[in-house]
This record gives sequence, C-alpha cells and structure tokens, in this order.
Amino acid sequence: MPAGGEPVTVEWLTAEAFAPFGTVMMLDGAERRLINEGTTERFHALATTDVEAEGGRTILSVFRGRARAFPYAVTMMERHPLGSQAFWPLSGRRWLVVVAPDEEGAPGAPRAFLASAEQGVQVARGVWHHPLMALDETSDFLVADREGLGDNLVERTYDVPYVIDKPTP
Ligand SMILES: NC(=O)N[C@@H](O)C(=O)O
Ligand code: NI
Repeated sequence: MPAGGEPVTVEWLTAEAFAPFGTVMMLDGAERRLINEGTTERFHALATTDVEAEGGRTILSVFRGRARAFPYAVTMMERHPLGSQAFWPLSGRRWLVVVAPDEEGAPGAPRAFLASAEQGVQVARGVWHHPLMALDETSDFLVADREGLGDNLVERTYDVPYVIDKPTP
C-alpha cells in the first residue's frame, strides 16, 4: 500500500478520467428514445450492472447520505468483488466520488472526482471506492447494486489517512 498522508486533489468527473474505475452516467450524450406516444424521453442504458456473479441479482435502493465535512480524512476504502454499484443523485446537488487503483490487493492512493447533480457513476465490480460522499446537505441517491450470496464487501484501512482539503478542483 502507498505511504498515505499525501493531500488528495479533486478532479472534475469526466468519462475519460473515470474510465479505469467504472462508468459516468449522464443524460447529455446518452442514447435518447422517444416513447409513450412522444410524451416521454428515455435516456437508454446509461450503464449495465454487473452483479450476476455467484447468482447475484440487481436491486434498487435509495441512500440518504449526510454531507461530509472538510478537510476530510480518507481512512479506508472498500470494494465489492461480486458486483458493480451505481449511484444516481436525486437531490439536485453536487457530490464526491473517491476511488483508488488496486495495488496487489490493497487500495492505492485515492483519486477524488467532483460530480455534478447531473452526473451519476457506476463503480465497476471489484473497484476500490470510498462509501458514498454527499456534499453540502443531506442528499438522496438511487443505487443499483447486488443482492445475493457470497461476501460482497472488502474493506481496507490506510496505514496513514489521505486528506481531501476541500471538495473542489
Ligand atoms: N454499504 C453500502 O451499501 N454502501 C457502500 O457500498 C457505498 O459504496 O456507499
Ligand atoms: Ni460501496
């Protein structure tokens, strides 16, 4: 594991920057289908869940996250080896996504991405991430992830926390 302790700079969330960790979901640029006699736009297949390992199935939940305070110490990361986890913001607020590369089975240095109220993410199966990080006020998120047998949660604590000074690039 890295030494830890270095400050984490916040990046703007883009599909390209986030690609090693999963998918950015946005209506802008999505495949649009006009349905229901033209009364509804369908923004089709923003992401595809990956939860079938060991007989898993997709469930939809709402997470109500309390806003994180800054400076914020990233002391731990988690991953879900059996399933992806997707978050869609429901409260019209920005939020923070913190992920990390895998380094021989442990999380490497975190990368933090500022997500707009119009951006969701799907963290790919097995990718290290920090639990949901709402900003500014308590916020709701629609979450699509895995229900099923097997242990789908691995948590690791950094020897030395990483600090996010402020949640902005
Ligand atoms: N524990 C839980 O369901 N949530 C976390 O996995 C998370 O990433 O927020
Ligand atoms: Ni998670």
